Amino acid sequence: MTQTNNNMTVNPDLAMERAKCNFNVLEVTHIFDGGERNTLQRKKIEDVALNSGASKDALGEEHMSPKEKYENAVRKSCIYATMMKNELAELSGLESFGVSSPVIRRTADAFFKEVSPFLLHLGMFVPTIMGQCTPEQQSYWLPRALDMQIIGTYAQTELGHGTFIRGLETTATYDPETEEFVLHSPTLSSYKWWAGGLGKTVNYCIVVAQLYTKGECHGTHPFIVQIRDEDTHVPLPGIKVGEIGPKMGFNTADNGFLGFDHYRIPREHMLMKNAQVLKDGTYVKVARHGKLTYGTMVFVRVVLVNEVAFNLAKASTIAVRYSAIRRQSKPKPDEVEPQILDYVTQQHKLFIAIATAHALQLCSTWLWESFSAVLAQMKGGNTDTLPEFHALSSCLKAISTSDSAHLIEQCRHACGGHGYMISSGIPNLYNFVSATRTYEGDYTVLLLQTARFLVKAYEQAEAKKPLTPTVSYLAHAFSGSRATWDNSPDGIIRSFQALAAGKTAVCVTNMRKRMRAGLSQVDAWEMSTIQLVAAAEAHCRAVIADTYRKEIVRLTANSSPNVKVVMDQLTTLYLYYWALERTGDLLMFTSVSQKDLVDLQIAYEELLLKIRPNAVGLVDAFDLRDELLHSTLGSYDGRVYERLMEEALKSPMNKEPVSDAYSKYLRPMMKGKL
Ligand SMILES: CCCCCCCCCCCCCC(=O)SCCNC(=O)CCNC(=O)[C@H](O)C(C)(C)COP(=O)(O)OP(=O)(O)OC[C@H]1O[C@@H](n2cnc3c(N)ncnc32)[C@H](O)[C@@H]1OP(=O)(O)O
Ligand SMILES: Cc1cc2nc3c(=O)[nH]c(=O)nc-3n(C[C@H](O)[C@H](O)[C@H](O)COP(=O)(O)OP(=O)(O)OC[C@H]3O[C@@H](n4cnc5c(N)ncnc54)[C@H](O)[C@@H]3O)c2cc1C
Repeated sequence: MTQTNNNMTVNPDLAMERAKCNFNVLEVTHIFDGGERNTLQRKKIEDVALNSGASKDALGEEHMSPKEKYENAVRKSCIYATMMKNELAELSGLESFGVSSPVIRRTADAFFKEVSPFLLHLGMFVPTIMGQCTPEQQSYWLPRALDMQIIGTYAQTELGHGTFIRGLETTATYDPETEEFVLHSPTLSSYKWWAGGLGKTVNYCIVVAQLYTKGECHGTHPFIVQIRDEDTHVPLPGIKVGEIGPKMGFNTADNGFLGFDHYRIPREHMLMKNAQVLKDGTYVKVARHGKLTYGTMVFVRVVLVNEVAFNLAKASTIAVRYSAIRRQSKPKPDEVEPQILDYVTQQHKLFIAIATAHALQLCSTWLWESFSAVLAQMKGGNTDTLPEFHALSSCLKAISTSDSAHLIEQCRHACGGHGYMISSGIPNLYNFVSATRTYEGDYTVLLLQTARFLVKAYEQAEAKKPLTPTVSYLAHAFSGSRATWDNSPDGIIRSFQALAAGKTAVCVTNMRKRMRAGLSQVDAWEMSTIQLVAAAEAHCRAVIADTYRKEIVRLTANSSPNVKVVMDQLTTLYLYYWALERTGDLLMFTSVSQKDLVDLQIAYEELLLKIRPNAVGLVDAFDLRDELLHSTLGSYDGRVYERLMEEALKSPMNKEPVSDAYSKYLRPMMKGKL
């Protein structure tokens, strides 16, 4: 194994697990990383960033006040940003450090148990400059942003609207006299709300506002806006800005609010790649597709699939290692208490988490490559592939974030009481990932975007028109008979396609019926949205399963035999798990019988037993250093109880033998003197 400290004492149960692992762990690490070269580069970056000890805190973050936590997060963000500029960028060979590198992002997690106040700077501010500026604008703003001379965020959401972008109320009205835009917040609900880093950290932001010129509204457009003085950091006149208060997670991200009182910015601060306002106020549309200003959101949706795969890998590493050292109950009176990992129900909770981390990691690489292809086509002026990509990135963002949040919570359940400790690392992971289901497009809202595409594709299939690749299966939706069930991986993928097609067909039929009965198209659509969301989910499962399977076959072509076997077991597990989760749907839309499902359940249980001896090896293959896990339960050496006690003793509550609360309240009450 590739752990840095080779002299550590390892818990004997974990040592035993590692001894019985029958595949080459490093080979699987290479598969997960996308090749040996990537693994080497990642480890180099991790060594430079993490061996210095700069990521460590003197006092545990969880014992700090909110203000101390924030200041500490800023301190470490500055250390990490400086490292990126000076050392890591060169190591990673990136033109623009940090922006497109999951490795740099991943390494940053060692510095923050929650998130960096700079997350939005690199995650959305810089990508918006790259994606929405003209070349001249980019050459001015990008170097300043990459060099951290200015720090920015992305302020789109308002108190009153997040999902419905067209409903945003902030206005940017062009004044040709001064060649300026006047930014204004006309109502309380128009205040910007949520942007990460806005509360105290940033001095610039991208503001999305309704553009008015020559008395006409042209819809939402992005602007770059200075909100604080570059020297004193004091908010500029006309700006009302602050932090929004404690949240379920993201508490080091100083999410903020922002209001404008007739605040003026130069005309050139409108990001003009897709649309322009000329000096005289004439509006010129440049882009061929109306939704290109949503580009940064699409970029982040793609990045998030990778982000949640990484976080799920962390949670499953913690829970599987802990389950290997934890012994509980005595089902066989003459034998020692078993490791909880030996319980089949525990394997059912955990192995799907490992398989899903793999599935999402491989899908994220595939999605990134598809995104690059779409961007390349759009550079040449062709936006034909954008609708399909929007449908694809929307459903993958929705399902990957939702599944990961659910499975991270399942990992917490698998760790019993100790999983509830902040020091286990799992609560912070859950709080972070559960937010990803909402931000950058809520789960339901994004699945309905995919459903919109599915319905259109269904109608095209009905009219025998050509279909785009991810929905080409709809061409077979009109055979009149239910899809034939077979439990091979390809057969299960076809079944999920049949579910998506079947549910879409039901929706289309019901919508038509409802419209004939007098409902409007909008109302008929609304009445079908439960099934439309389910259709988009089934479509997405088919895409994930198909991509995962194909990528594993490709990536293991030259692997050793045991690696091939264990990777095949994981992909099969993923398919069996989801087929068994959707038995009702399968009975409705395929020829599956009760006997087939009983057989599938048995095959699934047998698969769990086959994977069991390799479980610790599989999570070791994620190669997550202890600094990244932040976990008393999941460290490589398995010193779980020792770490739990060490952390408990660090609690400020244990500093005094008797709490002040005793003399103030407990004693008076117990002596009857309160
Ligand atoms: C270093 C890296 C680190 C990375 C870490 C990352 C962490 C970062 C942390 C982040 C922290 C969090 C940061 C944040 O949270 S930032 C805030 C994020 N906010 C959102 O994501 C808001 C979600 N809402 C929307 O996206 C839109 O309003 C939707 C889509 C819901 C509707 O929209 P709208 O009402 O305008 O449209 P319509 O429904 O009338 O549909 C009209 C047509 O448009 C098509 N359409 C719609 N959208 C797109 C699109 N994008 N590309 C191509 N096409 C698109 C659509 O298919 C339809 O086509 P057709 O059917 O008519 O043909
Ligand atoms: C941690 C965090 C960080 C964030 N950071 C940023 C940031 O940096 N910058 C920024 O601009 N924003 C940010 N956001 C805001 C985020 O993008 C929005 O909260 C998100 O897009 C959801 O929008 P909403 O809050 O308006 O939810 P709503 O749309 O009000 O959703 C509420 C409910 O209504 C349902 N609903 C809404 N519309 C429909 C519909 N058409 N059909 C069916 N159901 C519907 C949803 O499914 C949901 O169940 C952040 C949010 C969080 C939680």
